[in-house]
Amino acid sequence: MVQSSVLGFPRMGKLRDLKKATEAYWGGKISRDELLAEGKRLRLEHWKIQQDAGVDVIPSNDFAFYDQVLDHHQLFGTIPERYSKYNLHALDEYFAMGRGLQKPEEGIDVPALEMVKWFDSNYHYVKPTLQDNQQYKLAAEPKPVTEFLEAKAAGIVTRPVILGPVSFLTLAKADRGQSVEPISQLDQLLPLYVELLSKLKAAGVEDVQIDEPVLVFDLAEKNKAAFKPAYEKLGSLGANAPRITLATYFGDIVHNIDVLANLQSLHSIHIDLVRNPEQLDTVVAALGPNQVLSAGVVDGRNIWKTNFKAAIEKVENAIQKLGKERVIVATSSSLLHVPHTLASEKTLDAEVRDWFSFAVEKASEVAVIAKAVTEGPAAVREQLEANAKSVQARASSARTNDPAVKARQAAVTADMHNRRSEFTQRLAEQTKTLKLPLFPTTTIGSFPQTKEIRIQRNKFTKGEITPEEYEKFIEAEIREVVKIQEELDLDVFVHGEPERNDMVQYFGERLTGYVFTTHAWVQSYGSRCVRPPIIVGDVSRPAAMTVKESKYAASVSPKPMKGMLTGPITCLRWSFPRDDVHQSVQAQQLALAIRDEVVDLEAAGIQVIQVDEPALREGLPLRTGSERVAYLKWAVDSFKLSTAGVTDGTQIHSHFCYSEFQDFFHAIAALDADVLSIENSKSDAKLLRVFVDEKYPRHIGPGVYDIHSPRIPSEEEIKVRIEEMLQYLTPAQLNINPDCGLKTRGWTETKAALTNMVNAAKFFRAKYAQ
Ligand SMILES: CN1c2c(nc(N)[nH]c2=O)NC[C@@H]1CNc1ccc(C(=O)N[C@@H](CCC(=O)N[C@@H](CCC(=O)N[C@@H](CCC(=O)O)C(=O)O)C(=O)O)C(=O)O)cc1
Ligand SMILES: N[C@@H](CCS)C(=O)O
Ligand SMILES: [Zn+2]
Repeated sequence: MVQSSVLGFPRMGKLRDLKKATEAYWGGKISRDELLAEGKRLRLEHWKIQQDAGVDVIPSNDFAFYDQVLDHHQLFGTIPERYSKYNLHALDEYFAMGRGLQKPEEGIDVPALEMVKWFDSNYHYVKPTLQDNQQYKLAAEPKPVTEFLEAKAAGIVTRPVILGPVSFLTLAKADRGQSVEPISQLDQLLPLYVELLSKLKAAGVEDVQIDEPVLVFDLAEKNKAAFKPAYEKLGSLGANAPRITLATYFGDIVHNIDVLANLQSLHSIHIDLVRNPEQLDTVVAALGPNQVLSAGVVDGRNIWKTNFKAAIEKVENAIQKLGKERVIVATSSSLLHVPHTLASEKTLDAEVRDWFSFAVEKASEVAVIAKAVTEGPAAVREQLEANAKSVQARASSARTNDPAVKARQAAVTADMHNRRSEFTQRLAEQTKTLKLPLFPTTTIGSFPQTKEIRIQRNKFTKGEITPEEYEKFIEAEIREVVKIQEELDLDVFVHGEPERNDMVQYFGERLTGYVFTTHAWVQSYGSRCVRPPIIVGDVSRPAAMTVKESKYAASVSPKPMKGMLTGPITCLRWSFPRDDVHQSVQAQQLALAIRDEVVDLEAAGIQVIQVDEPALREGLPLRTGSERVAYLKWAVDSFKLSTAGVTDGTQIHSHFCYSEFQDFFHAIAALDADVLSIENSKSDAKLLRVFVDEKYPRHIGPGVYDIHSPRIPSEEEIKVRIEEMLQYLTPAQLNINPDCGLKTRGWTETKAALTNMVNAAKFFRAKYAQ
């Protein structure tokens, strides 16, 4: 019999129940026990959903209150002393690592650990952070064991998921000021895995899923060489350990296949056959005589209904080589990256709704495919027929195709990608008009999205207030944000983005070719979720999207007002993209729509325009080589196409909330943005060295404080950060801003943090004026 399996399930719940409970706990509105109980309720609900869908192998320990990678810090007892010294309850210590903690009355003030992108997804994990002389100790009650027993008590046998030792260490870093090389810690860490496997087995676990997604990277030699000894050691318990499924996803593992050959400790290997179907033959050939292939044929990263015929062909292909007992039908990755259920979508157009499948539906899909290949197509004839009909309907639908968009794309010329003059000439123009001081201060765009803003928007969406009332409300918000920026004495103002639910969803809702949902939330980090709009057809801009608000803000502001747009690559990557046309085509359509908006903003008198591209790096193919080169070409071209329609005097900003530019610096430089704002506050200022080494000529604002945490940075620490930056950037080049937008923050902390930031900038302005 061919089994079905899910690699991980979204944990927020049908109505973002986990987000609501977690935030209520942080706000002191519910107790710790109530939060723990809500977590337990959700876990059980999600196991039952999968059981009812007919999934054979159901994951456990895929649940996390903040982040599944952060869970491992507690599992291995690697909590940095700056958190453990406060002797907090384990749950509070965990949240302190995730989001920082500041309780002056109790003498507690600790920033969060660094958070970065999970591979090429829009999910963020907390980076494991190790010390020199790091000690390791397995938790007395390991979470994977506890959650397995919890499911077992409910009559559900699960397969616990843990992050593998090589991935944990490869994704880890040395703490600030420390020099430990994480992979050198393998020998100290492995005994904890062995102990954990032994405890899992004692608890009754038959199968464990160990995720080693770093196998899709081009690994450093040392990290690659770590696999064999690691998995030989994990095999040392023989029958006293659960069977191991080693899971990889988001790429192919062909280039690393040698490290998995002859690893007796592995019962099965999971591969992503949605992304890289061509790896099947190589991986099958490398399997030992009894090893099993877990075939990831249901997409864990996108919302399109699985094409059953194509998926069954892939699985049959594997079965032909291995036999039915040695193949499992699985999701390509965890379903963490897709929304909970399509059943909640009551307002979606029926035609397109039929094309989609979310987590609950995908759980059913793996079960149907497994049944089809086990018992033959007749056993699921109805489902196969309905599926073929949906697939056919989408392929032939008129709404995916817009000849006017195609004609416009055909008319794009090389010239349209370039600004009229070089930077020096543009700078001269911009200096004349903008008259900015040295170390100009600005923010990244959004100001706090207060409860009141969300309530008014909700009322407007439901028709409970008129468009005019909503517009008046937004104008009042803009006036307030302008007034606060005046009080703070910032230099380049923003309108605060109060009218936007999200920087991508907002644009998706205004562009043709998109559809959007009402409940399709996906976790982005911690308790924060996004509702990615869905690109179903050719994209175009029927009308201006942001001009009204920017123009209004400029009319009530004495300072330069920065227009604020989301770039084509970020619009593409933070949406659910089409899978029937190449992403470069979708990006170019978005670029043309944004180009029109940039030109309209300029015509409306906006002299500074920021086009955010935080997803540019996340889209970088995970392996180096030709695929990366090709991606960077079309990604950079899309940005340039979207911004190059303006005159020299208009200052183009772009923003990226990450600091790792080293491996694609030339692409960032090629964007030719006049000012770049980047995240930097939690990474080493040394990362800025690349700007010096490459003689980067334009202006840069490396973030001077972390906006993911409610913690208020002191003026002094911001000055230290700026001083560090000045080791790499010239005073004329350096702009002062936070790491990213302030929408998730409260007003009190925002004002306090920006006051400190502006004061720090003024200090350096005075110093360098002498
Ligand atoms: C900058 N980042 C972004 C990423 N991806 C995006 N798509 N957008 C981003 O901004 N990736 C990287 C980073 C970090 N990520 C995030 C992600 C999410 C948030 C965030 O604040 N999310 C909000 C939800 C935002 C939203 O769409 N809100 C809507 C709906 C609000 C709502 O919940 N309404 C209630 C009713 C109103 C009420 O009573 O409150 C409801 O529907 O029940 C809106 O504002 O209209 C979140 O809260 O998770 C930040 C950074
Ligand atoms: N302009 C956006 C960028 C976030 S990446 C904001 O400020 O929220
Ligand atoms: Zn950002």
